Amino acid sequence: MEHSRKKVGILGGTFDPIHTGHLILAEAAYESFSLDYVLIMPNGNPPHKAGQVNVSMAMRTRMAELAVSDNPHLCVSDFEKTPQDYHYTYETLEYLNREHPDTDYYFILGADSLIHFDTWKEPQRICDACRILAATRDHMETEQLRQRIQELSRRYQAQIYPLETPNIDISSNMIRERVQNGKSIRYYVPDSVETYIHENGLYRLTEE
Ligand SMILES: Nc1ncnc2c1ncn2[C@@H]1O[C@H](COP(=O)(O)OP(=O)(O)OP(=O)(O)O)[C@@H](O)[C@H]1O
Ligand SMILES: O=C(O)c1ccc[n+]([C@@H]2O[C@H](COP(=O)([O-])O)[C@@H](O)[C@H]2O)c1
Repeated sequence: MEHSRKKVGILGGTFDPIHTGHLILAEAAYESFSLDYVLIMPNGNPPHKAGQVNVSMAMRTRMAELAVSDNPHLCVSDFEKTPQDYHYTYETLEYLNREHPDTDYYFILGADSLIHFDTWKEPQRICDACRILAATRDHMETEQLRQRIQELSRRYQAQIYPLETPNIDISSNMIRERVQNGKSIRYYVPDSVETYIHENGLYRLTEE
């Protein structure tokens, strides 16, 4: 009997905190590419955000768990949980490919991440290890995203696909600023995450 390969999405991020933009992105990838499920993977020590993370890995992970608790297609992976050393995407993907040779990985990212993709560690190895799904963000023109995808696809012989999503103008930074300024974050994040942020006094100051 022939076994079909598994298709697993990975949405990596800092999730400081997770917000509705992340959730719509993950759900769109699941639906549009018929994925088996999507792993939401918080980074314990994100390479491009050294010293800029506001909340502990445990709390960022907890918020992600609360956010996806009612969605069977999304689950949180603590694979990149350790705070020592940076977690590079190529290492994570190569490890997962070795451990799960029956699975194809789809790394999901926003257009802002795709713009800086050349500065990531070992971009060629990332492209060799997964397919990339790129969603528009910050009102980037569809044409601009298409050109960037084409450029990177040629350079790395990469499989990069545009991911159709509405432009959700929400960022974690926006949430942090709104909390600091005493503004509502209702609907920007799931209710459970909003409650967690307020109960734990997160983001009122720049440090935890
Ligand atoms: N509103 C959004 N629309 C599309 N992609 C998004 C959106 N928010 C985040 N992403 C993508 O999700 C991934 C993880 O994002 P991250 O956790 O850094 O959140 P962020 O909102 O960009 O954070 P910050 O505002 O702190 O920079 C990145 O690939 C990013 O491009
Ligand atoms: O591996 C790298 O060099 C690299 C550089 C920047 C970002 N990433 C990954 O891209 C994802 C989104 O990152 P960020 O900084 O927007 O939260 C997250 O999974 C990071 O680990 C990875």
